[in-house]
Amino acid sequence: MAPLLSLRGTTRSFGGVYAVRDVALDLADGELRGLIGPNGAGKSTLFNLIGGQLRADRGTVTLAGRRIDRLPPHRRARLGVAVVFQGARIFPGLTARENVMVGAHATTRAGFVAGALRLPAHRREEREIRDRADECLDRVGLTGWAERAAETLPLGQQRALQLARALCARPRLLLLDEPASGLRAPERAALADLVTALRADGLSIILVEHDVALVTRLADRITVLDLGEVIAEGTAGEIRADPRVIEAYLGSEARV
Ligand SMILES: Nc1ncnc2c1ncn2[C@@H]1O[C@H](COP(=O)(O)OP(=O)(O)OP(=O)(O)O)[C@@H](O)[C@H]1O
Repeated sequence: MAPLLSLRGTTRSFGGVYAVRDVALDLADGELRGLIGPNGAGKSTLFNLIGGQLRADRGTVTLAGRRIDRLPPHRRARLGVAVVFQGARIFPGLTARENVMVGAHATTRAGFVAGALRLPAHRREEREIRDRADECLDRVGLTGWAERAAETLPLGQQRALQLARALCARPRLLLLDEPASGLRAPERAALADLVTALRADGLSIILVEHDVALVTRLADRITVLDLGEVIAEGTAGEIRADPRVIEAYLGSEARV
């Protein structure tokens, strides 16, 4: 079966230094891929190149057979790419439900003019978005938290809220940049269960995480980046035994 996401020759440099270099990657539909690598390996840059926040210097990004590498982020979002960035902020002053509704507005039709004029199409759409937001809150276990001010949610719930916001756009591909960072063990376990459940729903996921143990537990396959290049790809067992991976991690705190 053709991959859902395919990268070929994807390259991006900053000031003459490669952040991502000649990356080839195929993600199967429904796969959960771990993406690991030492600090500065290029993981966040690669997410930005897939999500469209950054343009590649060269190479292709193909989603479900369609080239998306020249499209702006919102067009990629409409085609099913959702990125939850590391340290993404929730909107303070809004409730949990409103935070999720903001995610859905990006992909709806009636848009700003209809909204400003409060046309019937807009009111109907607003109701639909509200219902969809509640579904997404339910999906991530935040039923009952909808009316709470988002900034008063505990950190674990705030991370779940970010996932709900991404889900509201009905993605096929979810890119998660260190969703577990700063979480305590029980919150981390809850997040891992949630990611597993989303994957079981059919979402394809790429997970960047410094907690390598978490990645090895969740991912089907793992891709290892170092200095912008893919140095290994395989199952957790294969990755652990790969001399290039061990070398890349030598001297860093992380252990594979
Ligand atoms: N906007 C930018 N301008 C200049 N250099 C950048 C920019 N973004 C990333 N880089 C550089 O590109 C390289 C890859 O960075 P990137 O943030 O993608 O790595 P990472 O694997 O996500 O790191 P970390 O694990 O620390 O988050 C680094 O050397 C970084 O300094």
